[in-house]
Amino acid sequence: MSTTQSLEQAPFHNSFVDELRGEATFDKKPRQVPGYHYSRVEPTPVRDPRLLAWSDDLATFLGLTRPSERGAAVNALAGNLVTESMKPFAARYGGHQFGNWAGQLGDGRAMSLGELTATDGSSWEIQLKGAGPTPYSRRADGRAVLRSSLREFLCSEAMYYLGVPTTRALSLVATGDEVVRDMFYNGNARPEPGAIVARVAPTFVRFGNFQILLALGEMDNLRALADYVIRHQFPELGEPSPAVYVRWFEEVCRRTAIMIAHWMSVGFVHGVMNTDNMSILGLTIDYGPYGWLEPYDPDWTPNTTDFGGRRYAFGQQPRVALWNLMQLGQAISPLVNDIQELNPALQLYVDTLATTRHAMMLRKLGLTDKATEQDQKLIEELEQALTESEVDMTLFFRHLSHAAPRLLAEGGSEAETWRELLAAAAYSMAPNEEQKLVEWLQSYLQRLRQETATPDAIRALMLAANPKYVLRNYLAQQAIEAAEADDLTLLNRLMTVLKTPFAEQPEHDDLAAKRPDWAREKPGSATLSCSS
Ligand SMILES: Nc1ncnc2c1ncn2[C@@H]1O[C@H](COP(=O)(O)OP(=O)(O)OP(=O)(O)O)[C@@H](O)[C@H]1O
Ligand SMILES: [Mg+2]
Repeated sequence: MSTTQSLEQAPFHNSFVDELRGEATFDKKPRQVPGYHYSRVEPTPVRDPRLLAWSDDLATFLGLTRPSERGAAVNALAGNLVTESMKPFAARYGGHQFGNWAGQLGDGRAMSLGELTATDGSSWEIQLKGAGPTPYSRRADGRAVLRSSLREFLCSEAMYYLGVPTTRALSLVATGDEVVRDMFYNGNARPEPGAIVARVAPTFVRFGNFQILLALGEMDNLRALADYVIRHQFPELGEPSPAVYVRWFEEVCRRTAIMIAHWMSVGFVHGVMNTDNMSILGLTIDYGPYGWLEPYDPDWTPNTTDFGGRRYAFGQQPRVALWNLMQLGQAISPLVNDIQELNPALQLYVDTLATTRHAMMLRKLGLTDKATEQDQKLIEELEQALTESEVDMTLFFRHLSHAAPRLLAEGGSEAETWRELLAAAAYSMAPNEEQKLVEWLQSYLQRLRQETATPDAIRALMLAANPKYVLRNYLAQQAIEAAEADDLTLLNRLMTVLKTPFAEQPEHDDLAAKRPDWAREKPGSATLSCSS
């Protein structure tokens, strides 16, 4: 039987530091770090660390006890206490930002403390985001503000409970220090409360960790990093060899496809899919200017920094992930005999994404039997009709999950049912848009009638595929404003509700409501920048 312990007593191991090449000067001066995978760093202490939020389930899995508001464990989560077994480091990586090679980036404010062994024997890296400057901070301060930290904490856990591959968050700690940010880069810098998230993943290695090594011609380091990742994270592939590197790239492509399919299925827009924000494990990483679709719109992004090109808009995500995988392929190409050997993996990405998205959409629509070519047409017509109107994606599918099986089971007026559904889900509705959606709903119902499953089984399938609760942008913003005024009620409520996003939880109906009018254009709710 495993026992739980407080974080400051937990034994860390340090495979990344022990097995890869590190610069050991502890010098924080911003600089290029050629020749190394990481730099050893010391977190910079903060004034008054205080625990704001804690992920009980994740902690239990890691064998950690819940800390009190202040004390040794919280000090460790804030970087004020480095225990003997921790060997903190900042990883060196590069990346393409908005399609342009940006050279060395690296953990400029994130630092890993080491790895913990969970109750099932698996190994998890614990990383503080906002723990102070590192050699990779360039001209920035190494800190993070409460607003962006709260968004990362809440959303990464919400994604986990939605079943989306993601890094996780263990704690949210207020630092007691102020951090100056110009939230919209418009000359209005102001002090904001600082915070640190402790996030958790098997590894935080990104595509960019490989890219920087190719860019500087560090072939031994490139191979060593690939071997480290394969041995620790993909042991089922066998001992590294040219053939295994190809299979590994295939596996990264496959996992990335599954992650993107999930994003598209729940309406998640990452916002900054730079190659330094792509996990080698196919996990959602870096919760910055992300957002959730409200009106279904492939062209939507919340990221004001991307308003010019909309490179990272909702509908672009499948293509951008492929582009990013091509950059990764380029980066690891010296490890294989012939770069052409990596091409099938890119095709595997395309195929896996298509089949996974299709299967997920069929589940969202309660369709199982006799999936036919017509079903693909039905899906495309729905996406078209939703795009042309102003209908909330989450509400549309959730209401459909109740309404369609009810018509199958009880009959009743189809016209009336569709009118109610669209009234509940639409922000506005022109007559021609309504007509198109109703026509779609009619043909959909005909198709649904061919299913052999009972209406109850169809309803259960749909309710398990169409979440009732997602972290709507304005809800996160409300939780932030309350937390900045020391009121954690909404944060706590969201943490509870988002743990079972597919359950009805009628006492929390207000958190599943349509976005209110005031939130339509409000900064923080409708728009976000990279300032964090
Ligand atoms: N306040 C900051 N201080 C130092 N470096 C920063 C700061 N904000 C961002 N950076 C660095 O700028 C680069 C791009 O930042 P980006 O916004 O993608 O990442 P991030 O939000 O800091 O962190 P992560 O990707 O680890 O979640 C990264 O190298 C990041 O470490
Ligand atoms: Mg990042």
